[in-house]
Amino acid sequence: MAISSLHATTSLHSPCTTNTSFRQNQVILFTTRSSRRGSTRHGGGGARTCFQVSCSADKPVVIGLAADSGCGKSTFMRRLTSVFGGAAEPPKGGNPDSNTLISDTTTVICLDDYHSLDRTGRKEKGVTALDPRANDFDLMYEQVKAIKEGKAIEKPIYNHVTGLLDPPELIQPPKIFVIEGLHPMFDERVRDLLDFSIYLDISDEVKFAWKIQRDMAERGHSLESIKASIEARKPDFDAFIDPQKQYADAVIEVLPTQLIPDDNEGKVLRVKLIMKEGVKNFNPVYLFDEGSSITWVPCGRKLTCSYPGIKFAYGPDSYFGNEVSVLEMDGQFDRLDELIYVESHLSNLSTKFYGEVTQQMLKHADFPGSNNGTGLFQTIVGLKIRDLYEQIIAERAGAPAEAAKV
Ligand SMILES: Nc1ncnc2c1ncn2[C@@H]1O[C@H](COP(=O)(O)OP(=O)(O)OP(=O)(O)O)[C@@H](O)[C@H]1O
Ligand SMILES: O=C(CO)[C@H](O)[C@H](O)COP(=O)(O)O
Repeated sequence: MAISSLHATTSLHSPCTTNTSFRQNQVILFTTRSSRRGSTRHGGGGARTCFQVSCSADKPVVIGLAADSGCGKSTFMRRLTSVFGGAAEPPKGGNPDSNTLISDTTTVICLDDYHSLDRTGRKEKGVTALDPRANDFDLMYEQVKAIKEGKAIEKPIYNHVTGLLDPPELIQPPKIFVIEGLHPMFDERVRDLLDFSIYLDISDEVKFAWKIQRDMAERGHSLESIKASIEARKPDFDAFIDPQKQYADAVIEVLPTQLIPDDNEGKVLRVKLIMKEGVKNFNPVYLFDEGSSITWVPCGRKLTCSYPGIKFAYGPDSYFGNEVSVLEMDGQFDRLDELIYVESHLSNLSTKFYGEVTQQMLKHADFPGSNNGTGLFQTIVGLKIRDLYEQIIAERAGAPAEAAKV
């Protein structure tokens, strides 16, 4: 066995911080840092748990996905997991209200689990869940760091059904560890642990349309209560969530269409994929000719377009002082199988075979956004993350990227 794989972890539930949010019936695991081989000793009940540190080539690649609630994180995660093959499921035999999703390659945790104040606590203190004071960033940092080092963690669970903090769940280091939620890039220490970061930037008009669709149609909320909830969150969203986009390696910005004058339906979308230049292991996608500025209306013989049509744009730009490439799609596809025509004009897609983007989109045609730029760009970012992962693993193993293909 490789020497590195013999080492035991010393970190479970954060040894450096006290999570006061835990309820009394929880077993809090304290770790003695001296334990080095195979076992870790905990206070509060004398439990012993064995955790292994994997060799450096196996250590997780960590991805951050930030967005407000109801902005498509879960949908994006389902697309990402599918790129790696296999379905993602909650931890087997665990808390049925767990927010975690595990597949063969990926483990996605929801950062809501680091709320330090439960629903009642937030109400009493008059803070929203978006407020940093309602979240335990020390614990988030300790645990993301531990996972990145190949150590298992005991992560708390925020129960969205009860609004309480449930006993923690065991999370083993996966190949790809995704932290999704409100604040993956808020804390500088956590941000520095990310190998790649994404921000879903949904404009107010579109967010409102999506919220109405979900919370009115599926959850029976009234229009007034949806409006009130969006308004109540807005100041904290602007102060704590939105600024994170400046740090993202890729931003998917979703805006109302420009193809329909004064559109207020929010069904046809204009979506931008903003890709930072110079990010290690990430080569931005381009349309036709890298670095040039292009607009393209592909509607013609090869692509069926009903009103209002489809318009692509591509070119260099600046975003929060960073050099970026921007790929934009306004409009929606009538026939998803014809997407292959668009795919064949895009380069640097990191596909493994011709038509992989189209195949992925067809596979999940029932996911929200599959007929527009949201689904297309989420799929492309998923492929870029797979490529980034393969490059990192190959680099660590000192092998060509081919050898690390999943
Ligand atoms: N690309 C899209 N196009 C249209 N509607 C969408 C899109 N993505 C998400 N939605 C709408 O928003 C709702 C929330 O999506 P999703 O569950 O993926 O978001 P989320 O960020 O994970 O939400 P939450 O944080 O509240 O769990 C969906 O039910 C759907 O109505
Ligand atoms: O912004 C959110 C992220 O999902 C939630 O509103 C937050 O986690 C609080 O959850 P709940 O409303 O279930 O108490």
